[in-house]
Amino acid sequence: MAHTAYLSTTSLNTPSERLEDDETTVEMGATLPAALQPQEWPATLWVALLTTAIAVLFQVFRRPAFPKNAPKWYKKGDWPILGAVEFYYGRRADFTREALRDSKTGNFSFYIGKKQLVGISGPEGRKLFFESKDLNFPVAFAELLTGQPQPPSQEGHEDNFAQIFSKSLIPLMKKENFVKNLDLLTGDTRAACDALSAAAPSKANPDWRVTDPFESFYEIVYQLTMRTVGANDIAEDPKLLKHTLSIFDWFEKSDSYAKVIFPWLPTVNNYLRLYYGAKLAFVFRDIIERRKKTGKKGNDALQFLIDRGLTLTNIVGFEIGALFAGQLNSGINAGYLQIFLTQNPEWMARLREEVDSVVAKHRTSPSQSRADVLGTLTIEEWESEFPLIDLALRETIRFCLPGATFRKNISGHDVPIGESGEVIPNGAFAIYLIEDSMFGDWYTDKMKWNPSRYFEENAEDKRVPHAYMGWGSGRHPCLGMKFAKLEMALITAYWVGLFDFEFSDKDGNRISPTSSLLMNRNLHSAKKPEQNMYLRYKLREE
Ligand code: HEM
Repeated sequence: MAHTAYLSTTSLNTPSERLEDDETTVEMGATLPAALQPQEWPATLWVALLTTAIAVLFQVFRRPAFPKNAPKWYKKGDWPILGAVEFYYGRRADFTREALRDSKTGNFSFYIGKKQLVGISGPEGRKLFFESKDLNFPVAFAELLTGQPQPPSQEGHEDNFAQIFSKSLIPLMKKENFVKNLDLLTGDTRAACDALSAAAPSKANPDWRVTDPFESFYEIVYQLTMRTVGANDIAEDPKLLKHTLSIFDWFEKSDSYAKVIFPWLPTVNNYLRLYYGAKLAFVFRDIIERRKKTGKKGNDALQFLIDRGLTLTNIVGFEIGALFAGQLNSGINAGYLQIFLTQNPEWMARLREEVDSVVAKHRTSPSQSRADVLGTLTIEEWESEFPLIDLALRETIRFCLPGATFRKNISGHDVPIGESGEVIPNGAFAIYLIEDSMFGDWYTDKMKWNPSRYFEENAEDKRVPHAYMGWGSGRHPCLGMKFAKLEMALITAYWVGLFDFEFSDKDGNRISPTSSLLMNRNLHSAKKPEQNMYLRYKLREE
């Protein structure tokens, strides 16, 4: 009632009426209990409230001090409360490089929010980072990627989902699965090449067609990945392929660095990730329900996960994890490999010769096309007969792994960094700048794309321990390497075998690259180039 009385008085116009109205309000205020009138609160209550607020703020924002024997805190670029924001926003490699240059020991400490991070480098840093049992990879990755502190491990050092993930992935990466899927994988790759050759001619020259390899090759990789770690229902349906790839791309773009700094912060991107995760879950839920209803089991990775008893949440988590691990790296490297080839006629010729001689060796009748012959190769042949494609990929990866990688010290004690006298504090993250390996001084003319550096007589990647970490090194080798190598051999052999191709603009004019082709090293992971790149291509004569 008092509320409606107040509303009705707000429409009064004259000053005297307004005065009456003010008095009404004051009178109403006087009837409120003192507890609801802050101006009536005693000073002691105010002091208690302020002290509590300060204590809460202190707890939320207080950064734990580094122990004395941690590497020196690199304070340049540090913001109160936030820490070294530039490590997350735009200058990851630059910041780390500058801090390493400033350090006497090759190690340094810094903060991200309350998190303590320690950058390590050099022979001792490398050894520790890649070989220590005390430094955990999946926990660090999840925490620095999603901002979510991980639950303490139940078994050994791994957290639960990490165990479910790798125990599900390892069997899918076994040779028998590739053998089972080989016809599908070669069929998909050949169909993609057929679609490329059927594309409309380019504007500038009808003899050539044009493709952006970071779209077309990225999509082939997605289809092959879906065949191997996902569902055939998706891999065989162009609409579902497009739909789920766009969900993954959005999911990947919605990373929330604010959440890494403040894990308790409800960020928009965090909700977006939940939304895209749910969208992907609907797709998989429908497929699973269809299989249940019809009683028709699939012959694919999804069926394997269902039969292992994974819940829908874990299946979706597995798919997202596998795509994060595989799609980005393989999809981006597939594009860059062909781009680098256009700038290196010697290696273009070597790869072409390799593919042509494999085709010649396995051709059983003159009527067989190159694509026909490639479709008859066995897994063993794919794995052993394209060593030059393998080296070209190895060198491409050297340029396409940007940024830094992480481990978390969850050992319960400080971990010494070699003989330096310094430690990675318990609970802190170890940060390793990838170029400390991949662009080490042991590489000759290191900014040049040159796969010959891996020939046995050069073996530049074996000159020091952990000299090359493109497939991981030490305790955490890439679990998807065999599959990634297979899909890259398939894509490159079909593409190089069937097409002539050159660097071009989008209309099909042959051009020289106007800016550097090299990936921005400040990126957090492999990404499509900021400016589109194009290849013009035409079918080779048989
Ligand atoms: C060209 C493609 C690929 C490249 C360059 C690549 C590279 C790497 C690297 C460098 C690491 C180690 C990271 C570190 O030590 O911090 C790694 C680990 C890993 N990769 Fe790959 N990867 C590729 C494809 C794949 C694929 C296709 C999958 C699976 C479908 C996969 C699954 C994994 C997993 C699960 C790990 C973590 C291993 C562990 O926890 O010990 N990768 N990869």
